[in-house]
Amino acid sequence: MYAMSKVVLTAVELDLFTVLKDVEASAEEVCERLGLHPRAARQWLDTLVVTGLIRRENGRYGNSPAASRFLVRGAPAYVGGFLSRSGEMLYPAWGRFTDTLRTGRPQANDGDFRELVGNPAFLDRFLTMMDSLSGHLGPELAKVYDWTEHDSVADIGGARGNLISHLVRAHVHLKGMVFDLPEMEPRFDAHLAGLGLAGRASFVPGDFFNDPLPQADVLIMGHVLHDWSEEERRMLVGKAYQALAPGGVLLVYDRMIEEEPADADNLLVSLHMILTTTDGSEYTQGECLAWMREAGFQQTSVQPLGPTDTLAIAIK
Ligand SMILES: C[S@@+](CC[C@H](N)C(=O)[O-])C[C@H]1O[C@@H](n2cnc3c(N)ncnc32)[C@H](O)[C@@H]1O
Repeated sequence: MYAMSKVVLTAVELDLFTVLKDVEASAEEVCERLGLHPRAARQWLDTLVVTGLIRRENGRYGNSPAASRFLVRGAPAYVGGFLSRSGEMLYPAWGRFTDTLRTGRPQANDGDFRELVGNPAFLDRFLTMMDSLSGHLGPELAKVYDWTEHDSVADIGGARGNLISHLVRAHVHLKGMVFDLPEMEPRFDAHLAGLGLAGRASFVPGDFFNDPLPQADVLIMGHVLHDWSEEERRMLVGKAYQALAPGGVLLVYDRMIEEEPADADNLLVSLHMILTTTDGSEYTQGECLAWMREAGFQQTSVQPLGPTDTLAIAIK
């Protein structure tokens, strides 16, 4: 299905769905707007019609409801940030998958966060990708976990605060914090202000390998442990245990792998991580619960978080 993937990823790269926002256009008009040669364009558009992402009536193309909701830039549920990065980085990396199988080495570098935060254009694209994910997981986490007993929550590696924004919006009593590398702070301030939530959560700058974690009733590590080696994951879970007071809670979510996988989705995501980081990968629920218990957590459990992620809960 690499051909179909490229057909869709190219549409996102060229921003076709934003061009078709609220208008219908002929193949010629699409070519003109996007600067395309006519040779492949009509058949590319017709292939997209077959996917259901766009429709064609009387030779004019328009967005499907799904494309309007998820693929038009600026739409609240926009997932194009994730897909653009996939087209730019993951698609070429998968082309060199054999090399990773032979050497164990990644084919793209998405795990060097020091480099990432030092490159503003790259960081903006990365954050748009992260927001595509936390935009769905944030409302889920606000709903499926009982926040009534807690006063404060710190999102460790919480990027520009998109996840925390959903929690503090849904649970107004919560004091929110984001702990991330210092370079993220201006992005956090701008993002929260843009959401009308300035002052509802604070930014704690730091490096989770060298600095203490902030004090809060609940610490979250979402899509963080999968960036690191098993030894580093153990260290981070242990550090969370040290930072929490008795009764404090660590929430970890990732695309955890089932012990007996029934479908390949999370295995493929894990291979993405292997292709794009030095030591990262997804892991099983059992491994995560074992790290939590080794760290000293008394009660541990897991539950689904949305259709793809697993939430592991550990109480000190
Ligand atoms: C894969 S992103 C996950 C972001 C966010 N939790 C989410 O799910 O949208 C990993 C985050 O960890 C942060 N990070 C990486 N290394 C870090 C470190 N040493 N100390 C603090 N934060 C770090 C990155 O800046 C980034 O925001």
